Amino acid sequence: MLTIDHVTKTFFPGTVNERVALNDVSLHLDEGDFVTVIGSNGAGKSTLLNIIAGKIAVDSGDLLIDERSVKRMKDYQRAAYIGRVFQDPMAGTAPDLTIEQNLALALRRGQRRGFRLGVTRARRERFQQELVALELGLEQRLKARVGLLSGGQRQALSLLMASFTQPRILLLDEHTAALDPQRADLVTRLTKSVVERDKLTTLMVTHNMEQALRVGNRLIMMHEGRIILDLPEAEKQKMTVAGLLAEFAKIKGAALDDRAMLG
Ligand SMILES: Nc1ncnc2c1ncn2[C@@H]1O[C@H](COP(=O)(O)OP(=O)(O)OP(=O)(O)O)[C@@H](O)[C@H]1O
Repeated sequence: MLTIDHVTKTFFPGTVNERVALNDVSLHLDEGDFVTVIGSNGAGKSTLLNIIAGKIAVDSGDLLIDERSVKRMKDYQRAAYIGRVFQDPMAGTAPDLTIEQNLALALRRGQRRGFRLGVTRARRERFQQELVALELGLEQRLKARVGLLSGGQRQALSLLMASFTQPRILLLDEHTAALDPQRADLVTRLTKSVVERDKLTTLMVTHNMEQALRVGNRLIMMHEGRIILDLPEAEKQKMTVAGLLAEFAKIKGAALDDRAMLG
């Protein structure tokens, strides 16, 4: 479904600011996989999502969706494949537009022609139905400006918008990190139900290890531009936060040992 094949990305190569963000990363996701991604700061998690979304070009390696290379696909073409929710609740929605206008925009994602914000009755009914599922009462507020919503409400709406057009891949980039624990829980719950309902192939970056263990059917851990741990469902179910930390320390120690040996 999604194949990342030996992808490398270095920022500012050959300068003092050189940063190897992805170091020969390979990853294959099957249809419907829900993979949580954890790792230290600067491990390359966001860069991984950015190269899938086409926001950053790879230096080498290839990226295939449905066995088709998307490296040279135009932005708007790739947009039809990808839904994305960012950490910042302000990033996924247009604050000056109403809820229904935002949803109408989301529906047009991946299409080449200009935006039309007109909302037909049929569409409004669909929007209402989808909003009911969020259980936030937003279906009563279709004409409210999105800028008036709370962070949690905006993230829930962003999630709905990102999944609206049944993207082939849903990318969640610490999308609950800016929310208080109660709202974060709500958005996590909504995420699970949207992903399960629409059987979306999903990558979710999080710094919350407990959340990373609680959702999804696979977990990967990144460190210094590499995937250092890849837990399939059965192993993930048995894993604990303490166990993850121990794995991290062990693998990190091993990586340092290797380097010391090579040096
Ligand atoms: N646009 C950019 N320009 C230059 N360097 C970048 C850019 N984006 C990322 N990097 C560098 O690439 C490396 C990986 O960054 P990335 O943001 O992918 O890590 P991350 O795992 O998402 O980290 P965090 O958990 O802190 O968000 C870091 O060293 C970072 O400084």
